[in-house]
Amino acid sequence: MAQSILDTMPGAATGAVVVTDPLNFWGGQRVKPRLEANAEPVFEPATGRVLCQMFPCGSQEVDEAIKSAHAAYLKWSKMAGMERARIMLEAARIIREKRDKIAKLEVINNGKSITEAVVDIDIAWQCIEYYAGMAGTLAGQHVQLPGGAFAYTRREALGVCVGIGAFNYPFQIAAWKSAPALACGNAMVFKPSPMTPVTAVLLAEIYKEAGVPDGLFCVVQGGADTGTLLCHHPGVAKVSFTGSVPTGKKVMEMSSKSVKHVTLELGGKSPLLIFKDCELENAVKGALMANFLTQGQVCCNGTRVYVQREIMPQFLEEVVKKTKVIPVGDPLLDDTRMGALISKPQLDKVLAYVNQAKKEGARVLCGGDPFVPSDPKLKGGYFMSPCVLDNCRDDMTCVKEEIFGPVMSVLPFDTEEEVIQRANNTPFGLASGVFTRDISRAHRVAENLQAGTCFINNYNISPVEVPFGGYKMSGFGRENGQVTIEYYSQLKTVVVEMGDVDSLF
Ligand SMILES: NC(=O)c1ccc[n+]([C@@H]2O[C@H](COP(=O)([O-])OP(=O)(O)OC[C@H]3O[C@@H](n4cnc5c(N)ncnc54)[C@H](O)[C@@H]3O)[C@@H](O)[C@H]2O)c1
Ligand SMILES: C[N+](C)(C)CCCC=O
Repeated sequence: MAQSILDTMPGAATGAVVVTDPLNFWGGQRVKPRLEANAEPVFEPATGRVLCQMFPCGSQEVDEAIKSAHAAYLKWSKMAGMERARIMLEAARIIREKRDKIAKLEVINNGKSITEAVVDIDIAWQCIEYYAGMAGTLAGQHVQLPGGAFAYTRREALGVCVGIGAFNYPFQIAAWKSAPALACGNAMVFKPSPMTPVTAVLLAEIYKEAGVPDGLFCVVQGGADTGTLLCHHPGVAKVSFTGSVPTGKKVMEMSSKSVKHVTLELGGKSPLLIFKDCELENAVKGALMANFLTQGQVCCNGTRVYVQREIMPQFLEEVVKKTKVIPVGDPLLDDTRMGALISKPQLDKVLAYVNQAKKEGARVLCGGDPFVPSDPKLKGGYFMSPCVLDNCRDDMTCVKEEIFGPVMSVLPFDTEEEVIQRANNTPFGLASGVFTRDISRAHRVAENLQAGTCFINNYNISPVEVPFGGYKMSGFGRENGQVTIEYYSQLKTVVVEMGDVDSLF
C-alpha cells in the first residue's frame, strides 16, 4: 500500500507540515482530483499558513465513489456479522496504534489542543470497537401465527450511506458515522468539511488495512456543491449529516426528493442550570467543560449558564479566575488547553458576537479579545481569549444564537420552575445540564428539560455506549449507543404460511 501522510510528514510541529497527497479515497486507494481548477486553500488555524489545497469532487467523481461503495456493499452485507466484527476490531486496533500521529495531524488541521485531540481519537476507536461488538448480535424476531404459520423479521442494511461532517471533530465524526453503518452491513461515502479534509482519508486507509472490501469506506472532498451531489444521488440510501441547522434543513429537503433516510446532528444553545445547593467547585469545572472545549466550537456546549442568584458572586469569582488562566497557544504543546479557532471568518464572527453582547448591555468579565501568542510562528493564528459575559438577559443575541466560540453567557435565576421555562425557551434542544446535590431535583429537572441529553453534575462527557442527538431544531436520529443500529438498518418482515391459502375469491 502507498505510504500514508502519517509516514511521510516530516516533523509534526506547528507550522512544519504540508500535505500534498490526494485526499479522495475510493476503490481501495487515494484518488487524484480530476479537476484542479476549483482548488480551495486549507489553512492551519494555529499559524494561518496554507496546509494544503482542497479540490472539490464533481459529479463524475461522486458517481465513481458511490459506485465503488455499492460494489463493496454487495460483498460486505453478505458477510456474517462476526466476520465484519473481526475486521472492525482490527481497524480499531490500528487506530489505537497510530493514535498519537493521527491526533497530531488533527491538531494541525483543526487547531484544537493535542490533549483534546488524543481523547477524540480514543473515542473514535472505542466507537468502532463498540459497534464491532454489536455486528454479530444483529437479529430479528420470530412471531408465531395461527395455524402453524409464523413470521420472522430480518434486520437488513440500507445500502450506500453518505456521511457529511462538520469541522470541529473531523476524525471522530467520520468514526461515529461509519462504525454503526459498517456494523450493519452498509458502505459509506464520507465528505468531511472543506476546512478539515485531512484526517478522514486516514480512516479510509485504516479500514482498508484492516481488510474491508475496496470501496467500503470512501472519502470525497468538497463543500456545498459536492454535498448537494451526494444528497441528490439516486444510489444513496441514507444521509447522516452533522453541521449547522440551516445546512441541515437543506440536506433534509434534498434527501426528501428520493425519500432517503436522514439523520441530522445539528447545532445548539444548550442551558446549564446551577442550583445554590450544588458543589460549587464541580459546578465551576462543569461550566468550563461546557464552554471551552475545542475553543468553544462544540455543538452541545452549555453556553447559557443559569446560576441561582444567591451563589452568583462566588460562582462568577471562581469561573473568571479559572478562565483567565486557561493556557492559550500552540495547540501541539502538552500544556496548552486552548488552541486556535477554525478560520479567520469564524474568529471575526465570534469577536463580533462579543461586541454585539456589549452593545446589548452584557459585561465582559474576562477575555473576548483576539489573542496573539508570543511565539512568532503563531502570529497569524486565529486565537482569542476565552470570554465570560455577565449581565446577560434571555433576549440578547449572545444568549439566543449559537456563537460557536469560547464565549460563556451567565444569567441569574430564582426558582426551579422559572429556570426550566427559560431554559426550554429556545428552538434548539441538543443538550442540557444541571448541578445540584438534591437527587430528586436533579431527575425532575432532567425530565423537564427539552433536550436530547441532560448531564447531571458534569458536562460534555460522551461515552460511546450512550446515545447522542437532538430534540427540536437540533435534529433527529442518534449517534452512539445501541439505538443507532436502528438508524443504519431496515426491518424486513417475512410471513410464512404452513397450510393452504384461505382465499376470499
Ligand atoms: N449535533 C452534533 O452532533 C454536531 C456535532 C458537530 C457540529 N455540529 C454543528 O455543526 C455546526 C458547525 O459546523 P460547520 O460550520 O462545519 O457546519 P456547516 O453546516 O457549515 O457544514 C457542515 C457540512 O455540511 C456541508 N455542506 C454545506 N452546505 C451543504 C449543502 N448545501 N449540502 C450538503 N452539504 C453541505 C459542509 O461542506 C460541511 O461538510 C454547528 O452548528 C455545530 O453545532 C453538530
Ligand atoms: C465529544 N463531545 C464533546 C461531546 C462533542 C460531540 C460533538 C459535538 O460537536
